[in-house]
Amino acid sequence: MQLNAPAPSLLVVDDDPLILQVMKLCLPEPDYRVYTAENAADGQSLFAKHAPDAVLLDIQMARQSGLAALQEFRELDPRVPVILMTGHGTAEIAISAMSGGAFEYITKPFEPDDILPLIDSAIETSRMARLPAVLLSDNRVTNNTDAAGDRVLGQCPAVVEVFRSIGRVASQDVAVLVLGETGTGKEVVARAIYQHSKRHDQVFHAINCAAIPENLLESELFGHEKGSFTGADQRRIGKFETCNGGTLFLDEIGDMTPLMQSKMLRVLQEKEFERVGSSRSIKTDVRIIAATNRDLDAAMADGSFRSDLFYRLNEYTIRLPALRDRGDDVPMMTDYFFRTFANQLGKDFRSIAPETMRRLTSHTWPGNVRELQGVVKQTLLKASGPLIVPAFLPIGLGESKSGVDLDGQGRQSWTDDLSLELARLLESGSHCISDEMHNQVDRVLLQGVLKATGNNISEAAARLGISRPTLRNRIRYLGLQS
Ligand SMILES: Nc1ncnc2c1ncn2[C@@H]1O[C@H](COP(=O)(O)OP(=O)(O)OP(=O)(O)O)[C@@H](O)[C@H]1O
Repeated sequence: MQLNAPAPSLLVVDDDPLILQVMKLCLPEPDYRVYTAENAADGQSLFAKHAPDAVLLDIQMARQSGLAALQEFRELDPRVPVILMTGHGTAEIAISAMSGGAFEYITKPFEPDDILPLIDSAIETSRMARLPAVLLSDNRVTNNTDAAGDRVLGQCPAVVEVFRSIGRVASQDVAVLVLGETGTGKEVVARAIYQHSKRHDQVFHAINCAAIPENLLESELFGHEKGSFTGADQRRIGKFETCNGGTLFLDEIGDMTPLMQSKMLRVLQEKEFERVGSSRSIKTDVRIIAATNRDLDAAMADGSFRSDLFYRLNEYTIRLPALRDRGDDVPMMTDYFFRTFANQLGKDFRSIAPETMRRLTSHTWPGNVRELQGVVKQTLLKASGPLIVPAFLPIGLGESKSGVDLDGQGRQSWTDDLSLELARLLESGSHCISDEMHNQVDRVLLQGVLKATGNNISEAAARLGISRPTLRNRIRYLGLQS
C-alpha cells in the first residue's frame, strides 16, 4: 500500500489513433493518467515531461521504428517498463527485443482483458523500482506525512539495526535474504536495498513465487522456446534475461518447488541458465534479493528447502522483527498512519484517546504493519469526530479478555482465544495463517517448557518430544531467549 502515490500513469505511442482512444477509455481518469502520442518523437517529449510509470509502444509505426524508440526510452530511464505491441508478422522481432530490455509484448488485435493485467503489472514494477522507500528513524517521521514515497519508520533498536544492515549491504553486490512474518516490510526493505545499490538505475523486477504454478514460474524466470510444451506457441524471454544487469526480487522463495529450487541453485552458482526446451546456455548477471515468511530452518530440517540454495541466497540475511516486538514504534507508527490516512481520506483527526492507544498497543498484530494500516483506515472510516475513541476500533481489538465467553468455571476456553486469533488473521488478509498460528502456539509452548525445565535444552526437547536441533532452530527463528 503506497501512502502518497499519485494516480498511475501510462504513455501510449501508436500511429493508429483508434488504439490511443481505446487505451484512454480502458484506463479512465482519475484512476489512471494516460498520455498519447502518434509518433516516437512526440512520445519521447511526453516521456521526458511526465515520467510515466510505464509505456505501451507499437513497434511498427510509419515514421519511426518502435525498436529504435524502445532503445531511446531505455536510455532515458531503463527502470520504466515498456510493453511492445506487435502484429502477427512481427512477433519474433518483439520477442527478440525483450532480451534488449522490453518488459513484455502483446500481439494485436487484443482484448482489454488481455492487456490490462499486463499494464497493471508493469506499473507496479515501475513503482517498486522508482517510488523511494525512505528509511526514517527519527522524529521527522511524525511531522512529515505528505512527501512522495513510502516512509519506512522505526526507532526501536531492532529496526534501527535493520536500517544499518540495509546501508551495509546495499552497495555490495551480494544476494540478500529478507526474513520476517507477513506484513513486516520485506518488500519495502528489498526496494530500499535496490534503490541504494549500484544497480539503482537498472531494471528491478519482482516475482511472487507462491502466486504462480511451477511450470509458469519456470517460464517466467528462465523463458522457453517455441513448441517446448503444449501451448508454447511463441518463444518467451524470462526474467533472468530481461533483468540482466539489474535486480530480481523473489518474494515467497520458501514456497518454491524442488524443481525450481534446483534450477535456481544452478543459475546462482553458474550465473547461466537455459530456456525451457533449449540446450543453449545464456549468461546472466542479476542480483537476487529473496524474501520469505516461512521458517526456512524448519523447512531445511524437514527437507522441503535445499540447504545449498539457502546458503547461496543467504550471503547476507536481514531479519525483520514482528510489529508486536517493536515496543514504542507501535504508538509512533499508529500516530503517523492516522495523520497520513486522515489527510488522504479527508477526515478530521486530532488525537488518539489513551484507552484507544492502550488497546492498539496490547494487540498482537499477526498481520504486522499491513494489519496496523488496515485497522487505522477502518477506524478512521468509522470515526465520527477528531478524537479517536475505542468505539471506533474494529470490534474486539485489544479488548481485555474478561468480557469474552467463560467456560463456566471462571476460565476462558483457550480454543476461544485461538478462534479469535484466527478471525483476526482472516481479517488481516494473511496468506500464511497456518504458519502464523503455529508460531504463536510455539511461542507459548516453548517458553513454558523451557521455563519449567530451567532452560535445559535436552530436557525441554525430550519433554516436547522433538529433537534438540529442531528446538534450537525454533528458538532462534522465534527470537526466544533460551
Ligand atoms: N517500517 C515501516 N514503516 C512504515 N510502513 C511500513 C513499514 N514496514 C512496512 N510498511 C508498510 O506495510 C505494508 C506491508 O509491507 P510489505 O508489503 O513490505 O510487507 P511484506 O513483509 O513484504 O509482506 P508479505 O510477507 O505479506 O509479502 C506496506 O504498505 C509497507 O509500505
